[in-house]
Amino acid sequence: MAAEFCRLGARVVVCGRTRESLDETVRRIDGELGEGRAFAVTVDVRDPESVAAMLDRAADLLGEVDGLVNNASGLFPIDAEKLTPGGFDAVVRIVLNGTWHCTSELGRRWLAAGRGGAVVNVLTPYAWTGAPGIVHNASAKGGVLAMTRTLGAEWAGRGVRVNAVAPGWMPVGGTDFLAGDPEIRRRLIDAIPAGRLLRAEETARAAAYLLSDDATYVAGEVLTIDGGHHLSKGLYEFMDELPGRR
Ligand SMILES: CCCCC/C=C/C(=O)SCCNC(=O)CCNC(=O)[C@H](O)C(C)(C)COP(=O)(O)OP(=O)(O)OC[C@H]1O[C@@H](n2cnc3c(N)ncnc32)[C@H](O)[C@@H]1OP(=O)(O)O
Ligand SMILES: NC(=O)C1=CN([C@@H]2O[C@H](COP(=O)(O)OP(=O)(O)OC[C@H]3O[C@@H](n4cnc5c(N)ncnc54)[C@H](OP(=O)(O)O)[C@@H]3O)[C@@H](O)[C@H]2O)C=CC1
Repeated sequence: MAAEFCRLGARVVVCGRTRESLDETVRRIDGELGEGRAFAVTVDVRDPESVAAMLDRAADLLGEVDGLVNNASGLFPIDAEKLTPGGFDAVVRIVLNGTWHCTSELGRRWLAAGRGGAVVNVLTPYAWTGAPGIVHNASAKGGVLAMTRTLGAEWAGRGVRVNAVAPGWMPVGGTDFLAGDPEIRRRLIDAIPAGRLLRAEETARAAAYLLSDDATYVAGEVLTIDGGHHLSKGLYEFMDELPGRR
């Protein structure tokens, strides 16, 4: 996502807890586009003080921060009845609380300065359909969906826009374990009307639109990018097998 934003001309601070992976991302962007476009800053989004320090550092590096993408997430598949309170908390604290800490801290700064800004939250379509097997993540994403709509309306009149993207399956990061298995990959793709997995750059392009001045009148909206997956194929899945079809 950061690389695609830089290709589109942005300067970006990439954040996470692991210094090495952030430095690796910046090195790749430097290698492709030259130095000075991307910077690495560590943060733990579960900790409001860490978030405030990250935003201070980002402002030092970029001059002004115009946008925020809440991308951090955590997930492990588990039957709901086996999930411990600690396991539920572990995911909700990253996804829901982390999104709140970053958004509220930066939103307050923008409002206090009387300037606008744009937030894009990274959801999934199961934020509104639910997702058996990952109740912790689905609950947290559902909370972020409500936060998106609430703040989208609450701050729209003061120039702070809050929107979301809802990507389908991408063969990257946390879901590599699914799409990496050829049989599971085939079954995933079979269920997607568009007939392929999503490319990470396509998510980045959608997020870039919502961050951009082309979207100044878009507030509290969710842009779904899942090749029709959450709509399902419906009858079309069996079309060729239906009796009496011409
Ligand atoms: C249609 C499109 C769908 C695509 C959806 C994609 C969504 C994504 O979000 S992808 C991003 C996924 N990324 C990751 O998952 C990153 C790697 N994962 C993690 O870092 C862990 O899963 C984490 C979130 C649990 C990390 O939290 P951490 O606080 O470091 O975890 P602890 O080891 O301290 O454990 C806390 C708590 O959670 C229980 N637990 C951890 N892992 C599991 C597991 N695999 N199964 C069951 N329980 C687990 C652990 O036992 C602790 O609970 P208590 O013992 O009760 O305290
Ligand atoms: N992959 C997919 O198919 C889909 C993904 N999504 C969403 O896209 C986003 C990215 O997913 P994906 O790239 O697959 O996942 P990854 O696991 O690769 O990325 C998650 C990122 O979150 C960071 N992170 C986790 N916990 C924290 C924390 N406490 N503080 C700061 N950063 C943290 C991780 O870095 P570190 O561990 O170093 O802190 C990592 O860089 C997520 O919001 C996910 O829900 C949505 C739909 C589909």
